[in-house]
Amino acid sequence: MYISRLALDHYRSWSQVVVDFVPGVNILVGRNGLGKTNLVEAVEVLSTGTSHRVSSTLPLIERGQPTATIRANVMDGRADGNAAGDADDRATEQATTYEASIHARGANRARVNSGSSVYLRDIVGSIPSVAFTPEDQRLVSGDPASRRGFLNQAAALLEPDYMATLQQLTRIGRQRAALLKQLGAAANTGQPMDAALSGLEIWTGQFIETGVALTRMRNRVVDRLAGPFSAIYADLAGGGEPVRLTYAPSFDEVLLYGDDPHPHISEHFQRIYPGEVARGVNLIGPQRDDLELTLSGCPAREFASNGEMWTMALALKMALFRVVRETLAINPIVILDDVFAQLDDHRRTQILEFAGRQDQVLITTASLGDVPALPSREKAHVIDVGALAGVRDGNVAGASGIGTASSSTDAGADAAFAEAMAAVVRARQRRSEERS
Ligand SMILES: Nc1ncnc2c1ncn2[C@@H]1O[C@H](COP(=O)(O)OP(=O)(O)OP(=O)(O)O)[C@@H](O)[C@H]1O
Repeated sequence: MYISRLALDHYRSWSQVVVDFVPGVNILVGRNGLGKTNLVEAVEVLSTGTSHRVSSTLPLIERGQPTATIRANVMDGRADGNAAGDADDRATEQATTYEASIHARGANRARVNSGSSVYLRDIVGSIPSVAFTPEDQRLVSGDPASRRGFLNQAAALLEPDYMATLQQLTRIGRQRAALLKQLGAAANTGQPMDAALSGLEIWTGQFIETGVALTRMRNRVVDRLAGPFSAIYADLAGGGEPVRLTYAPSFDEVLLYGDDPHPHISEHFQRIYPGEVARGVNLIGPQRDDLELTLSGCPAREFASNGEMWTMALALKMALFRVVRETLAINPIVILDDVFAQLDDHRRTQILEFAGRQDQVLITTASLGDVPALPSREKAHVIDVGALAGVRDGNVAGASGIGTASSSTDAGADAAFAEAMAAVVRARQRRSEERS
Protein backbone atom coordinates (compact mmCIF):
# COMPACT_ATOMS: atom_id res chain seq x y z
CA MET A 1 0.00 0.00 0.00
CA TYR A 2 1.28 3.45 -0.82
CA ILE A 3 0.05 6.99 -1.33
CA SER A 4 0.55 8.22 -4.88
CA ARG A 5 -0.77 11.73 -4.38
CA LEU A 6 -1.49 13.90 -1.36
CA ALA A 7 -3.50 17.12 -1.73
CA LEU A 8 -4.08 19.53 1.13
CA ASP A 9 -6.36 22.55 1.40
CA HIS A 10 -5.94 24.92 4.33
CA TYR A 11 -3.95 22.38 6.32
CA ARG A 12 -1.67 24.24 8.79
CA SER A 13 0.85 26.29 6.72
CA TRP A 14 -0.47 24.92 3.39
CA SER A 15 -3.33 26.89 1.80
CA GLN A 16 -3.20 24.52 -1.12
CA VAL A 17 -0.65 21.93 -2.14
CA VAL A 18 -0.47 18.77 -4.22
CA VAL A 19 2.43 16.34 -3.70
CA ASP A 20 3.12 13.26 -5.80
CA PHE A 21 4.75 10.35 -4.00
CA VAL A 22 6.22 7.13 -5.34
CA PRO A 23 6.24 3.67 -3.75
CA GLY A 24 9.47 3.21 -1.80
CA VAL A 25 11.48 6.09 -0.49
CA ASN A 26 10.28 9.69 -0.66
CA ILE A 27 12.45 12.42 0.78
CA LEU A 28 10.86 15.75 1.56
CA VAL A 29 13.61 18.29 1.74
CA GLY A 30 13.50 21.95 2.67
CA ARG A 31 14.75 24.38 5.23
CA ASN A 32 13.30 24.62 8.76
CA GLY A 33 9.74 25.82 9.07
CA LEU A 34 8.80 25.25 5.40
CA GLY A 35 6.04 22.80 6.24
CA LYS A 36 7.69 19.38 5.74
CA THR A 37 6.39 17.95 9.01
CA ASN A 38 2.96 19.38 8.23
CA LEU A 39 2.86 17.27 5.04
CA VAL A 40 3.72 13.99 6.75
CA GLU A 41 1.53 14.86 9.72
CA ALA A 42 -1.43 15.10 7.32
CA VAL A 43 -0.74 11.46 6.35
CA GLU A 44 -0.67 10.51 10.04
CA VAL A 45 -4.03 12.24 10.59
CA LEU A 46 -5.63 10.48 7.64
CA SER A 47 -4.23 7.20 8.94
CA THR A 48 -4.99 7.42 12.66
CA GLY A 49 -7.46 10.31 12.98
CA THR A 50 -5.03 12.19 15.24
CA SER A 51 -1.60 13.80 15.21
CA HIS A 52 1.08 13.04 17.79
CA ARG A 53 1.77 16.81 17.95
CA VAL A 54 -1.62 17.99 19.20
CA SER A 55 -4.39 16.91 21.54
CA SER A 56 -7.23 18.24 19.35
CA THR A 57 -7.56 18.64 15.59
CA LEU A 58 -8.16 22.42 15.74
CA PRO A 59 -4.47 23.44 15.28
CA LEU A 60 -4.40 21.41 12.05
CA ILE A 61 -6.60 23.96 10.30
CA GLU A 62 -4.86 26.90 8.67
CA ARG A 63 -5.21 29.94 10.94
CA GLY A 64 -8.41 31.87 10.15
CA GLN A 65 -9.97 29.06 8.03
CA PRO A 66 -13.05 27.02 8.97
CA THR A 67 -11.96 23.71 7.43
CA ALA A 68 -8.86 21.78 6.41
CA THR A 69 -9.03 19.05 3.78
CA ILE A 70 -6.64 16.13 3.32
CA ARG A 71 -6.99 14.04 0.16
CA ALA A 72 -4.89 11.01 -0.69
CA ASN A 73 -4.87 8.61 -3.61
CA VAL A 74 -3.90 5.26 -2.15
CA MET A 75 -2.65 2.37 -4.29
CA ASP A 76 -3.05 -1.17 -3.01
CA GLY A 77 0.55 -2.20 -3.83
CA ARG A 78 1.67 -5.46 -2.24
CA ALA A 79 4.29 -5.90 0.46
CA ASP A 80 6.59 -8.13 -1.59
CA GLY A 81 10.01 -6.80 -0.70
CA ASN A 82 10.21 -4.94 -3.98
CA ALA A 83 8.67 -1.76 -2.72
CA ALA A 84 9.20 0.25 -5.86
CA GLY A 85 7.35 -2.36 -7.88
CA ASP A 86 7.40 -2.72 -11.63
CA ALA A 87 5.56 -0.62 -14.15
CA ASP A 88 3.44 -3.70 -15.06
CA ASP A 89 2.45 -4.25 -11.40
CA ARG A 90 1.42 -0.65 -11.06
CA ALA A 91 -0.80 -0.75 -14.12
CA THR A 92 -3.05 -3.34 -12.40
CA GLU A 93 -3.15 -1.64 -9.01
CA GLN A 94 -6.40 -0.31 -7.60
CA ALA A 95 -6.52 3.32 -6.54
CA THR A 96 -8.75 4.53 -3.70
CA THR A 97 -9.24 8.18 -2.86
CA TYR A 98 -9.61 9.06 0.81
CA GLU A 99 -10.69 12.53 1.82
CA ALA A 100 -10.80 13.89 5.36
CA SER A 101 -12.23 17.26 6.31
CA ILE A 102 -11.25 18.71 9.66
CA HIS A 103 -13.73 21.29 10.89
CA ALA A 104 -13.20 24.04 13.43
CA ARG A 105 -16.83 23.44 14.43
CA GLY A 106 -18.67 20.14 14.21
CA ALA A 107 -17.53 16.59 13.59
CA ASN A 108 -14.65 15.75 11.28
CA ARG A 109 -15.88 13.99 8.15
CA ALA A 110 -14.49 11.71 5.46
CA ARG A 111 -15.32 10.34 2.04
CA VAL A 112 -14.00 7.37 0.12
CA ASN A 113 -13.90 7.61 -3.68
CA SER A 114 -16.11 10.72 -3.55
CA GLY A 115 -18.87 8.60 -1.97
CA SER A 116 -21.25 9.66 0.75
CA SER A 117 -19.97 11.55 3.76
CA VAL A 118 -19.03 9.45 6.81
CA TYR A 119 -17.27 10.27 10.08
CA LEU A 120 -13.48 10.55 9.94
CA ARG A 121 -13.33 7.75 12.51
CA ASP A 122 -14.98 5.42 9.97
CA ILE A 123 -11.93 5.49 7.68
CA VAL A 124 -9.30 5.51 10.42
CA GLY A 125 -6.98 2.51 10.12
CA SER A 126 -7.58 2.12 6.36
CA ILE A 127 -4.11 3.51 5.60
CA PRO A 128 -1.89 2.15 8.39
CA SER A 129 1.16 4.26 9.20
CA VAL A 130 3.75 4.47 11.95
CA ALA A 131 5.63 7.72 12.54
CA PHE A 132 9.07 8.06 14.13
CA THR A 133 9.40 11.66 15.28
CA PRO A 134 11.50 13.89 17.51
CA GLU A 135 8.60 14.06 19.97
CA ASP A 136 8.80 10.32 20.67
CA GLN A 137 10.78 10.73 23.86
CA ARG A 138 7.76 12.27 25.52
CA LEU A 139 6.20 8.81 25.35
CA VAL A 140 8.27 7.88 28.38
CA SER A 141 9.18 11.17 30.04
CA GLY A 142 6.01 13.13 29.27
CA ASP A 143 2.65 13.18 31.01
CA PRO A 144 0.07 10.38 30.68
CA ALA A 145 -1.73 12.27 27.88
CA SER A 146 1.15 11.62 25.46
CA ARG A 147 1.08 7.90 26.25
CA ARG A 148 -2.71 7.85 25.83
CA GLY A 149 -2.16 9.57 22.47
CA PHE A 150 0.15 6.74 21.41
CA LEU A 151 -2.28 4.14 22.71
CA ASN A 152 -5.15 5.79 20.82
CA GLN A 153 -3.17 5.78 17.57
CA ALA A 154 -2.11 2.16 18.05
CA ALA A 155 -5.64 1.02 18.91
CA ALA A 156 -7.10 3.01 16.00
CA LEU A 157 -4.97 0.82 13.70
CA LEU A 158 -5.51 -2.49 15.50
CA GLU A 159 -9.09 -2.41 16.86
CA PRO A 160 -11.82 -1.79 14.27
CA ASP A 161 -14.40 -0.04 16.49
CA TYR A 162 -11.91 1.81 18.63
CA MET A 163 -12.35 5.40 17.44
CA ALA A 164 -16.15 5.21 17.54
CA THR A 165 -16.02 3.89 21.11
CA LEU A 166 -13.51 6.55 22.16
CA GLN A 167 -15.62 9.36 20.72
CA GLN A 168 -18.77 7.96 22.31
CA LEU A 169 -17.03 7.83 25.67
CA THR A 170 -15.80 11.42 25.30
CA ARG A 171 -19.35 12.59 24.56
CA ILE A 172 -20.84 10.67 27.50
CA GLY A 173 -18.04 11.93 29.78
CA ARG A 174 -18.83 15.53 28.81
CA GLN A 175 -22.54 15.07 29.60
CA ARG A 176 -21.75 13.40 32.88
CA ALA A 177 -19.32 16.16 33.93
CA ALA A 178 -21.96 18.80 33.09
CA LEU A 179 -24.43 17.01 35.39
CA LEU A 180 -21.85 16.79 38.17
CA LYS A 181 -21.33 20.56 37.91
CA GLN A 182 -25.11 21.07 37.97
CA LEU A 183 -25.37 18.93 41.10
CA GLY A 184 -22.55 20.86 42.75
CA ALA A 185 -24.27 24.16 42.02
CA ALA A 186 -27.65 22.80 43.26
CA ALA A 187 -26.04 21.57 46.50
CA ASN A 188 -24.62 25.05 47.13
CA THR A 189 -27.88 26.88 46.47
CA GLY A 190 -30.27 24.35 48.02
CA GLN A 191 -32.12 23.73 44.71
CA PRO A 192 -33.88 20.36 44.11
CA MET A 193 -31.55 17.71 42.71
CA ASP A 194 -33.89 14.80 41.81
CA ALA A 195 -33.85 15.26 38.04
CA ALA A 196 -30.08 15.76 37.90
CA LEU A 197 -29.54 12.72 40.15
CA SER A 198 -31.57 10.38 37.98
CA GLY A 199 -29.81 11.81 34.91
CA LEU A 200 -26.46 11.11 36.54
CA GLU A 201 -27.44 7.51 37.19
CA ILE A 202 -28.21 6.99 33.50
CA TRP A 203 -25.03 8.70 32.26
CA THR A 204 -22.92 6.82 34.80
CA GLY A 205 -24.32 3.51 33.53
CA GLN A 206 -23.42 4.47 29.94
CA PHE A 207 -20.02 5.76 31.00
CA ILE A 208 -19.24 2.44 32.68
CA GLU A 209 -20.52 0.37 29.74
CA THR A 210 -18.53 2.28 27.12
CA GLY A 211 -15.50 2.74 29.39
CA VAL A 212 -15.29 -1.01 30.02
CA ALA A 213 -15.43 -1.68 26.25
CA LEU A 214 -12.65 0.85 25.62
CA THR A 215 -10.53 -0.48 28.48
CA ARG A 216 -10.79 -4.01 27.07
CA MET A 217 -9.69 -2.82 23.63
CA ARG A 218 -6.74 -0.92 25.09
CA ASN A 219 -5.80 -3.94 27.16
CA ARG A 220 -5.72 -6.17 24.06
CA VAL A 221 -3.51 -3.64 22.25
CA VAL A 222 -1.05 -3.35 25.15
CA ASP A 223 -0.97 -7.16 25.43
CA ARG A 224 0.06 -7.38 21.79
CA LEU A 225 2.72 -4.68 22.07
CA ALA A 226 4.28 -5.77 25.38
CA GLY A 227 6.24 -8.81 24.12
CA PRO A 228 7.75 -7.18 21.02
CA PHE A 229 8.50 -4.04 23.07
CA SER A 230 10.65 -5.93 25.62
CA ALA A 231 12.37 -7.98 22.91
CA ILE A 232 13.14 -4.99 20.68
CA TYR A 233 14.46 -2.99 23.64
CA ALA A 234 16.75 -5.87 24.65
CA ASP A 235 18.11 -5.98 21.07
CA LEU A 236 18.62 -2.22 20.92
CA ALA A 237 20.25 -2.01 24.34
CA GLY A 238 22.33 -5.16 23.81
CA GLY A 239 20.65 -6.98 26.71
CA GLY A 240 20.97 -4.74 29.75
CA GLU A 241 18.18 -4.16 32.19
CA PRO A 242 14.80 -5.65 31.28
CA VAL A 243 11.92 -3.34 30.37
CA ARG A 244 8.20 -3.96 30.65
CA LEU A 245 5.13 -2.34 29.21
CA THR A 246 1.87 -2.73 31.13
CA TYR A 247 -1.50 -1.10 30.93
CA ALA A 248 -2.58 0.98 33.93
CA PRO A 249 -6.30 1.48 33.40
CA SER A 250 -8.29 3.81 35.59
CA PHE A 251 -11.06 1.18 35.55
CA ASP A 252 -8.66 -1.42 36.98
CA GLU A 253 -11.73 -3.43 37.96
CA VAL A 254 -11.75 -4.59 34.30
CA LEU A 255 -8.48 -6.44 34.87
CA LEU A 256 -9.41 -7.56 38.40
CA TYR A 257 -12.94 -8.84 37.85
CA GLY A 258 -12.79 -10.18 34.29
CA ASP A 259 -16.26 -10.75 32.88
CA ASP A 260 -18.32 -8.60 35.19
CA PRO A 261 -16.49 -5.52 36.40
CA HIS A 262 -19.58 -3.25 36.10
CA PRO A 263 -20.98 -3.53 39.66
CA HIS A 264 -17.51 -2.98 41.12
CA ILE A 265 -16.98 0.17 39.04
CA SER A 266 -20.45 1.33 39.99
CA GLU A 267 -19.55 0.94 43.69
CA HIS A 268 -16.34 2.83 43.04
CA PHE A 269 -18.38 5.72 41.58
CA GLN A 270 -20.61 5.73 44.64
CA ARG A 271 -17.58 6.04 46.93
CA ILE A 272 -16.16 9.02 45.05
CA TYR A 273 -19.52 10.76 44.48
CA PRO A 274 -18.88 13.65 46.94
CA GLY A 275 -15.48 14.38 45.37
CA GLU A 276 -16.88 14.29 41.84
CA VAL A 277 -19.69 16.70 42.70
CA ALA A 278 -17.34 19.03 44.57
CA ARG A 279 -14.95 19.22 41.60
CA GLY A 280 -17.44 18.81 38.74
CA VAL A 281 -15.28 16.30 36.86
CA ASN A 282 -15.21 12.56 36.10
CA LEU A 283 -12.61 11.38 38.59
CA ILE A 284 -12.22 7.88 37.16
CA GLY A 285 -12.49 6.52 33.63
CA PRO A 286 -10.30 5.81 30.58
CA GLN A 287 -9.52 9.55 30.25
CA ARG A 288 -7.16 8.89 33.18
CA ASP A 289 -5.49 5.74 31.81
CA ASP A 290 -1.76 5.43 31.53
CA LEU A 291 0.88 3.05 30.24
CA GLU A 292 3.41 1.81 32.78
CA LEU A 293 6.94 1.54 31.44
CA THR A 294 9.42 -0.01 33.82
CA LEU A 295 13.16 -0.60 33.75
CA SER A 296 14.24 -3.44 36.04
CA GLY A 297 10.87 -3.14 37.75
CA CYS A 298 11.19 0.61 38.50
CA PRO A 299 9.14 3.34 36.79
CA ALA A 300 11.20 4.41 33.76
CA ARG A 301 10.04 8.00 34.04
CA GLU A 302 11.76 8.31 37.41
CA PHE A 303 14.68 5.90 37.08
CA ALA A 304 15.72 5.65 33.43
CA SER A 305 18.45 7.82 31.90
CA ASN A 306 17.61 10.06 28.97
CA GLY A 307 19.18 7.57 26.58
CA GLU A 308 17.21 4.68 28.05
CA MET A 309 13.98 6.66 27.75
CA TRP A 310 14.69 7.47 24.11
CA THR A 311 15.49 3.81 23.44
CA MET A 312 12.28 2.68 25.13
CA ALA A 313 10.28 5.14 23.03
CA LEU A 314 11.93 3.84 19.88
CA ALA A 315 11.22 0.24 20.95
CA LEU A 316 7.55 1.15 21.47
CA LYS A 317 7.27 2.60 17.97
CA MET A 318 9.09 -0.34 16.42
CA ALA A 319 6.85 -2.74 18.34
CA LEU A 320 3.81 -0.98 16.90
CA PHE A 321 5.28 -1.17 13.40
CA ARG A 322 5.92 -4.91 13.80
CA VAL A 323 2.51 -5.70 15.33
CA VAL A 324 0.63 -3.70 12.66
CA ARG A 325 2.60 -5.42 9.90
CA GLU A 326 1.97 -8.88 11.36
CA THR A 327 -1.66 -8.37 12.39
CA LEU A 328 -2.93 -6.61 9.28
CA ALA A 329 -0.52 -8.27 6.83
CA ILE A 330 0.07 -4.79 5.44
CA ASN A 331 3.33 -2.90 5.40
CA PRO A 332 2.43 0.32 7.22
CA ILE A 333 3.59 3.54 5.62
CA VAL A 334 6.63 4.61 7.62
CA ILE A 335 7.12 8.27 8.45
CA LEU A 336 10.64 9.28 9.48
CA ASP A 337 10.51 12.89 10.60
CA ASP A 338 13.91 14.55 10.90
CA VAL A 339 15.95 11.42 11.61
CA PHE A 340 19.03 12.11 9.44
CA ALA A 341 20.56 15.12 11.15
CA GLN A 342 23.77 14.32 13.04
CA LEU A 343 24.03 10.71 11.86
CA ASP A 344 27.08 9.37 10.11
CA ASP A 345 26.81 8.04 6.57
CA HIS A 346 26.80 4.41 7.72
CA ARG A 347 23.71 4.94 9.89
CA ARG A 348 21.96 6.96 7.22
CA THR A 349 22.62 4.15 4.77
CA GLN A 350 21.11 1.64 7.22
CA ILE A 351 17.95 3.72 7.42
CA LEU A 352 17.68 3.94 3.65
CA GLU A 353 18.30 0.23 3.38
CA PHE A 354 15.31 -0.46 5.64
CA ALA A 355 13.27 2.24 3.90
CA GLY A 356 13.89 0.69 0.49
CA ARG A 357 12.17 -2.50 1.69
CA GLN A 358 8.92 -0.91 2.83
CA ASP A 359 5.96 -0.23 0.60
CA GLN A 360 6.43 3.45 1.25
CA VAL A 361 8.54 5.65 3.48
CA LEU A 362 8.18 9.41 3.85
CA ILE A 363 11.32 11.06 5.15
CA THR A 364 11.72 14.72 6.06
CA THR A 365 15.10 16.38 6.20
CA ALA A 366 16.30 19.97 6.31
CA SER A 367 19.29 19.29 4.09
CA LEU A 368 19.76 16.87 1.24
CA GLY A 369 23.44 16.82 2.16
CA ASP A 370 22.35 14.60 5.09
CA VAL A 371 21.11 11.87 2.72
CA PRO A 372 23.80 9.55 1.41
CA ALA A 373 24.21 8.93 -2.30
CA LEU A 374 24.21 5.21 -2.96
CA PRO A 375 24.64 3.15 -6.08
CA SER A 376 21.40 1.18 -6.43
CA ARG A 377 18.55 0.16 -8.63
CA GLU A 378 15.91 2.00 -6.66
CA LYS A 379 16.09 5.75 -6.61
CA ALA A 380 14.61 7.76 -3.80
CA HIS A 381 12.10 10.34 -4.90
CA VAL A 382 13.21 13.76 -3.74
CA ILE A 383 10.54 16.38 -3.16
CA ASP A 384 11.63 20.00 -3.00
CA VAL A 385 9.29 21.39 -0.35
CA GLY A 386 10.59 24.91 -1.03
CA ALA A 387 9.36 24.64 -4.62
CA LEU A 388 5.96 23.40 -3.38
CA ALA A 389 5.82 26.39 -1.06
CA GLY A 390 6.93 28.73 -3.84
CA VAL A 391 10.26 29.67 -2.26
CA ARG A 392 13.83 29.11 -3.45
CA ASP A 393 15.71 26.72 -1.22
CA GLY A 394 19.43 25.95 -1.56
CA ASN A 395 19.10 22.72 0.48
CA VAL A 396 17.93 20.61 -2.43
CA ALA A 397 21.04 20.81 -4.62
CA GLY A 398 22.52 17.47 -5.67
CA ALA A 399 19.31 15.47 -5.56
CA SER A 400 20.00 13.15 -8.47
CA GLY A 401 22.47 10.61 -7.03
CA ILE A 402 20.37 9.41 -4.13
CA GLY A 403 19.23 5.85 -4.01
CA THR A 404 18.61 2.96 -1.70
CA ALA A 405 20.67 -0.15 -1.47
CA SER A 406 18.82 -3.46 -1.30
CA SER A 407 21.32 -6.22 -0.90
CA SER A 408 20.65 -7.70 2.56
CA THR A 409 17.70 -9.66 3.95
CA ASP A 410 14.48 -8.15 5.38
CA ALA A 411 15.43 -9.19 8.90
CA GLY A 412 18.91 -7.75 8.41
CA ALA A 413 17.45 -4.46 7.19
CA ASP A 414 15.05 -4.34 10.17
CA ALA A 415 17.90 -4.90 12.62
CA ALA A 416 20.14 -2.36 10.87
CA PHE A 417 17.28 0.14 10.91
CA ALA A 418 16.84 -0.39 14.65
CA GLU A 419 20.55 0.13 15.14
CA ALA A 420 20.53 3.32 13.05
CA MET A 421 17.46 4.64 14.83
CA ALA A 422 19.20 3.98 18.14
CA ALA A 423 21.95 6.28 16.84
CA VAL A 424 19.24 8.87 16.05
CA VAL A 425 18.12 8.48 19.64
CA ARG A 426 21.65 9.11 20.92
CA ALA A 427 22.06 12.15 18.66
CA ARG A 428 18.78 13.61 19.89
CA GLN A 429 19.82 12.96 23.45
CA ARG A 430 23.11 14.81 22.88
CA ARG A 431 21.21 17.72 21.32
CA SER A 432 18.81 17.96 24.27
CA GLU A 433 21.73 17.76 26.74
CA GLU A 434 23.54 20.54 24.88
CA ARG A 435 20.42 22.69 25.03
CA SER A 436 19.87 22.24 28.76
N1 LIG B 1 -2.68 26.10 11.95
C1 LIG B 1 -1.68 26.69 11.29
N2 LIG B 1 -1.93 27.70 10.39
C2 LIG B 1 -0.94 28.28 9.71
N3 LIG B 1 0.36 27.96 9.85
C3 LIG B 1 0.68 26.98 10.73
C4 LIG B 1 -0.32 26.31 11.48
N4 LIG B 1 0.29 25.39 12.28
C5 LIG B 1 1.61 25.49 12.03
N5 LIG B 1 1.85 26.44 11.10
C6 LIG B 1 3.16 26.84 10.56
O1 LIG B 1 3.81 25.73 9.98
C7 LIG B 1 5.21 25.97 10.04
C8 LIG B 1 5.94 24.77 10.57
O2 LIG B 1 5.78 23.74 9.69
P1 LIG B 1 6.56 22.36 9.91
O3 LIG B 1 6.60 21.99 11.35
O4 LIG B 1 5.96 21.40 8.97
O5 LIG B 1 8.02 22.79 9.45
P2 LIG B 1 9.22 21.87 9.01
O6 LIG B 1 9.52 22.15 7.58
O7 LIG B 1 8.99 20.46 9.36
O8 LIG B 1 10.35 22.49 9.92
P3 LIG B 1 11.55 21.78 10.73
O9 LIG B 1 12.57 21.37 9.71
O10 LIG B 1 12.04 22.90 11.60
O11 LIG B 1 10.98 20.65 11.53
C9 LIG B 1 5.46 27.12 10.99
O12 LIG B 1 5.82 28.25 10.25
C10 LIG B 1 4.10 27.31 11.65
O13 LIG B 1 3.86 28.66 11.99
